Amino acid sequence: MSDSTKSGPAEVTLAAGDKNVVLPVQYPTLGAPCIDVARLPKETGCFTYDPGFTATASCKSAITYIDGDQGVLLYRGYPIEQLAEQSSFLEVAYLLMNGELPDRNEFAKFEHEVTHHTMMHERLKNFFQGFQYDAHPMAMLAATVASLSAFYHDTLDLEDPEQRRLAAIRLLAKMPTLAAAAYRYSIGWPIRFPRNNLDYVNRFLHMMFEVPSEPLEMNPVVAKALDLLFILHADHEQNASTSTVRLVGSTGANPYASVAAGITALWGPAHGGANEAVLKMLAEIGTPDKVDAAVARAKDKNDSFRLMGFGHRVYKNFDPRAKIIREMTHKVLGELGIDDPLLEVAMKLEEAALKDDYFVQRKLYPNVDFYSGIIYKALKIPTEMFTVMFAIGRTAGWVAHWLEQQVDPENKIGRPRQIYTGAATRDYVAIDRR
Ligand SMILES: CC(=O)SCCNC(=O)CCNC(=O)[C@H](O)C(C)(C)COP(=O)(O)OP(=O)(O)OC[C@H]1O[C@@H](n2cnc3c(N)ncnc32)[C@H](O)[C@@H]1OP(=O)(O)O
Ligand SMILES: O=C([O-])CC(=O)C(=O)O
Repeated sequence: MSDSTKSGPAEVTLAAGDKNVVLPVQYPTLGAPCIDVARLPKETGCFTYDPGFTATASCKSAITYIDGDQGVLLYRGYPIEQLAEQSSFLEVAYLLMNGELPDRNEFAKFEHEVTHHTMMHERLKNFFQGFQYDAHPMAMLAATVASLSAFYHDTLDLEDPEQRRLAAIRLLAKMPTLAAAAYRYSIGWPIRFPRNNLDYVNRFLHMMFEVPSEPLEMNPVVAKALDLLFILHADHEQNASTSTVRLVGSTGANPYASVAAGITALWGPAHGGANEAVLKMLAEIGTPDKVDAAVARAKDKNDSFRLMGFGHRVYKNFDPRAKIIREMTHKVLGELGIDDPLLEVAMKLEEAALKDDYFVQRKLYPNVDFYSGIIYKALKIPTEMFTVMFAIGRTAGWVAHWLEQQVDPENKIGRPRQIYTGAATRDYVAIDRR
């Protein structure tokens, strides 16, 4: 991890158009310096062009730090490895939202409050009845989370810190309830309300899997594995879904609408939807002897096939979460007595890609989504629910970023510019003369 960037030039001079402009350089606590280009348009009439924001910091944040070259991930300064080993998801959620780890009293109060807000409104149940029977659970999750703003008018005054805090708690508390309801509706089971004598993860598992005729036996291996996966997915600075939450939040939209937008951004296969795509890809490859053909396809620029769960915008060495999940996969499958042939396919695929020049040169490594699906499968989570699982964990990060943004004095509506490539000015031609 580098902090050598704390000193350096305070400004740089840039030639833009026919002018020189002096731009300030900002130095973060950790990580690379940033040239602040905000005054560029006013002083020179020029903009920066950066499709995909590969070179752009969109905000300041004190929540999460990533060093992509060293494979470092810190939540509020704490290494992900330590949190994965010693913390719990709810404690991590508190940390992300509040900036510090809670003491016993603070944690008890937080857990009590989250537990108190797990119920979904009776009328929300009707929403599920309205969906097509084969609706994807991410569609149901996004729609029902957005609809929370229609039920909780007592948290829509964004000027009130207590209302903001309560909205964040509600989102964290209700996400598993809505997720489990989406699943149960999709398989035609009646919705289960949350049992508040259970902890966060066991409550979710109960809502997912309880069948009236067979009381559900809570399995500590399953609960521990899921808790750990939620921790690993909780935040990842300005990823596409969190940036979406912030973009929507920057307009003054309410937190339920902002987080619902984050859910839809997460759904894409280039982002959180990759976990579902990985499992489908591994199943399609089927056996280790077909791995080389899949790697060859992934390298072929005339073939749109990519190795799902491989590559990352920021990690260019390894994704520390993938490392933890890979170890965990062996442990969890062993503890549950599961022998999944897809694990062998995944390991062979990783091995083949990591010694292939194409992947080495492009610094493509397994990301968080590569092995997570194999564990979800072992926990009996259906493939279509994988990205929903990601969303439950990521809610902690989304609400933490939304809360941070609301008090950021530099928050402005997110409004990029474009390079216009259309027709130059021309005169309208009447339809009978075209
Ligand atoms: C939780 C998450 O969101 S983690 C990411 C989950 N997404 C996936 O696993 C999907 C597969 N991976 C990808 O599509 C990409 O690696 C992303 C979206 C994660 C990152 O994209 P970017 O940072 O824009 O990298 P980009 O797409 O430019 O890739 C760089 C080069 O590597 C290649 N590449 C990147 N990922 C892959 C892959 N998975 N398989 C094959 N080639 C790949 C690209 O074709 C490109 O090659 P080129 O330089 O010859 O044109
Ligand atoms: O950071 C990213 O671009 C994607 C990612 O790994 C995440 O959101 O967890």
